[in-house]
Amino acid sequence: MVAVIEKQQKIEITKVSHSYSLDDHELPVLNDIDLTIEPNEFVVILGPSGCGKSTLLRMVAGLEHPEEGSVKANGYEIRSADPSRIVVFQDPTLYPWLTVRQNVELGFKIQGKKDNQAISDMLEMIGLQGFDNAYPAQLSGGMAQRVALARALVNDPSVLILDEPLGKLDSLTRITMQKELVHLWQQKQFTGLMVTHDIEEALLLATRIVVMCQRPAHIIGEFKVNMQYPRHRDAEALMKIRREVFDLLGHELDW
Ligand SMILES: Nc1ncnc2c1ncn2[C@@H]1O[C@H](COP(=O)(O)OP(=O)(O)OP(=O)(O)O)[C@@H](O)[C@H]1O
Repeated sequence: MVAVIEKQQKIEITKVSHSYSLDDHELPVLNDIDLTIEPNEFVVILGPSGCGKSTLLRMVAGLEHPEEGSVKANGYEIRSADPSRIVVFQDPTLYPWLTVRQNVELGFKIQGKKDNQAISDMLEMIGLQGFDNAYPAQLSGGMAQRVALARALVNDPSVLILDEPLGKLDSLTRITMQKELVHLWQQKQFTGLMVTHDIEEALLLATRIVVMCQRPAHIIGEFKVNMQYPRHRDAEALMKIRREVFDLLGHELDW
């Protein structure tokens, strides 16, 4: 049966366990993960380094398959990568010999179509108007990551998978881009699934925070963040969730 990809995708991760085979042993990474993500949520995953967060993201992107359990979009097993679910990584991975516009255009080429106006609109939305003909070496880190976001969003994905996308940016650029991400999410109405190591970032962006424990990881806590944007980091409701997340993670990391 051919899967029908709809704009709105409900992601269902059910009883997922996964190990990697190393030279002389198995490395159990994920242990019985259950997570359902509704369309238009912005779910942010927090957890200790190496616990399997990226592995889980790769499964939703169709780049990895669970040993046990299932990962489905609108009831269909995710078996391969698809332009409706796009990943933005920590490194923007731009082609250095292509201009900003040509790099963004590649997003379209994946789908075999091209829309010059859509590319111009996207570049403007993401604050890169006037840089169409610049090369990646001429961009700051923040600008390069904006190009990567534009390349992903020009496809109008249903799910945007963000693997520490702001991890390498300086703190001021990061604050600006956190606001921009929220703005893009509101404008383009994709479902956000993000991994970060930054609890503040999770609090400012997420509609729901999911906390994982040490490897082999399972989900040890979930927090709905029912607050309007832009959020103020000192808001009492946010501070309460921050304390609870810290308690949970602190317990995990033996602070
Ligand atoms: N292809 C692979 N083959 C073998 N082991 C792998 C592979 N990919 C990841 N691992 C291991 O699986 C574990 C989980 O990796 P993963 O990248 O999913 O964790 P993470 O929580 O995203 O880590 P971090 O927060 O440090 O980025 C790590 O110990 C890693 O070394």
